Amino acid sequence: KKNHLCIASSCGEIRNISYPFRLKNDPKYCGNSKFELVCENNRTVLYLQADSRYYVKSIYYDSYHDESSFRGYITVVDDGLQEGNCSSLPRHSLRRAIFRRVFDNYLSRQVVFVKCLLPVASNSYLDTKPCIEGAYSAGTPPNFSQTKGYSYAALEAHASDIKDFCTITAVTFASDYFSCWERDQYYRVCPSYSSSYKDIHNGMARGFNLSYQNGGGLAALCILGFDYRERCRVYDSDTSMAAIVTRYAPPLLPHLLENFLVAKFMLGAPCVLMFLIYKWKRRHRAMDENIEEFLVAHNNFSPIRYSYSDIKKITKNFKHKLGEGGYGSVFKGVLRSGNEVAVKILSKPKSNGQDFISEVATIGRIHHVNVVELVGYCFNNSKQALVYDFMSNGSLDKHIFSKDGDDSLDSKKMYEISLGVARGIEYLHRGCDMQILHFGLTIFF
Ligand SMILES: Nc1ncnc2c1ncn2[C@@H]1O[C@H](COP(=O)(O)OP(=O)(O)OP(=O)(O)O)[C@@H](O)[C@H]1O
Repeated sequence: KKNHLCIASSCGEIRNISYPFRLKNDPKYCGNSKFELVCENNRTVLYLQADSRYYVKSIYYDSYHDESSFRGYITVVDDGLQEGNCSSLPRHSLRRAIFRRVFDNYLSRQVVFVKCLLPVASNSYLDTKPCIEGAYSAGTPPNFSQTKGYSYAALEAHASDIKDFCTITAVTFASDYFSCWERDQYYRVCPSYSSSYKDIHNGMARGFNLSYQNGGGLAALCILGFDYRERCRVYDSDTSMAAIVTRYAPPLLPHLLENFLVAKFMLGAPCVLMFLIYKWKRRHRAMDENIEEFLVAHNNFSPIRYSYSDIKKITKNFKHKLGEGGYGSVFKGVLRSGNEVAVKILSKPKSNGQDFISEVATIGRIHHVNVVELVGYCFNNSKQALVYDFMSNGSLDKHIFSKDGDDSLDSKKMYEISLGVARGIEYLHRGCDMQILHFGLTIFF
């Protein structure tokens, strides 16, 4: 945890040994023990296996966010190889699998040495003569006199490329000098490249790259089906996904974030929507429940509650429209008892059901011969209706403003109507247990 106190170590030409790398003699808290290097005779050494010495040629720190998120690569060369001397041989044989826990070698080309009982004429088999006379096997210095057979080196050979009469004697790595860089051909030997064993030797002597990274989450997300703009493509079954992610990684973080946000939105939006619908329904159900409670508690007033289908039956599916007011249309209806009613369907139902019910409760208490009686009501969420006694002569204004001369009212009738209206208003103002002011009286007679 004190890594920030560590200054970069150096050994020979490698001057920038810092997190996650450490030198063996650095303070314990510096670097990560999995990335320990050793300074031997002024050369920085990486032991890939207990006895496999590799000289470090360079360390490249690609990115470092914190101790759990970093990546880069290190170039190493087998300690048996010397540049310019093609008879110098790698001392250690390596398989890709051994890097898996700490490193990946996706940036390097695999070189397979084979010893064959018969000569092979194949472009992918490069004769090791004159660099190697006889067969070569890692770990055993070539013994020219004793070894029989033909020695070849092959780049990126697969098991199926190995002839029956050949035996693999060593597997190592070379720099990726031989490969094509085109994206689709990545990991393949460039078709236009005609090499000799000397070229391969140069590649081996230059060293090979081992990538390292921490933050397995990236690879894990790839496996979950995320595609960082094709970064998750598997180019080689023998290559770890994490390595591919690293290879194409520079602008990765924003894309990762982008994918994360998109995924989050896609997964989250329906949930949020469902939650909102649930809340909305609950609110309305709760409101209805309150109203139901209110209605049960105040069952001492006469209006009858009708369902919306009752209303449709009463009005014969809104067959006969009587007129239209500011709050909706009024339809003629007939109750089961045979009584005629006027049903007002509220066009803009009061969003607050409580207001509607208060009005019903108020009007429902009014019983006066000169005030139209509220017979019933319908409250079904968005459907709200009021059921009144039917006034067969219609509203007074139709008669007053009628152009039909026969329809004019005589003075006796006008007097009766005026008296009735006055009694009705008087009742509303003073006659019942609450005072009602109505600002939009419709007068029937
Ligand atoms: N009880 C009723 N009996 C017979 N016809 C009615 C009855 N109630 C309403 N009507 C008819 O429906 C029309 C509209 O009535 P409503 O009460 O909605 O309108 P309004 O009084 O003109 O306006 P508002 O009450 O919206 O201010 C009336 O003009 C009348 O012709």
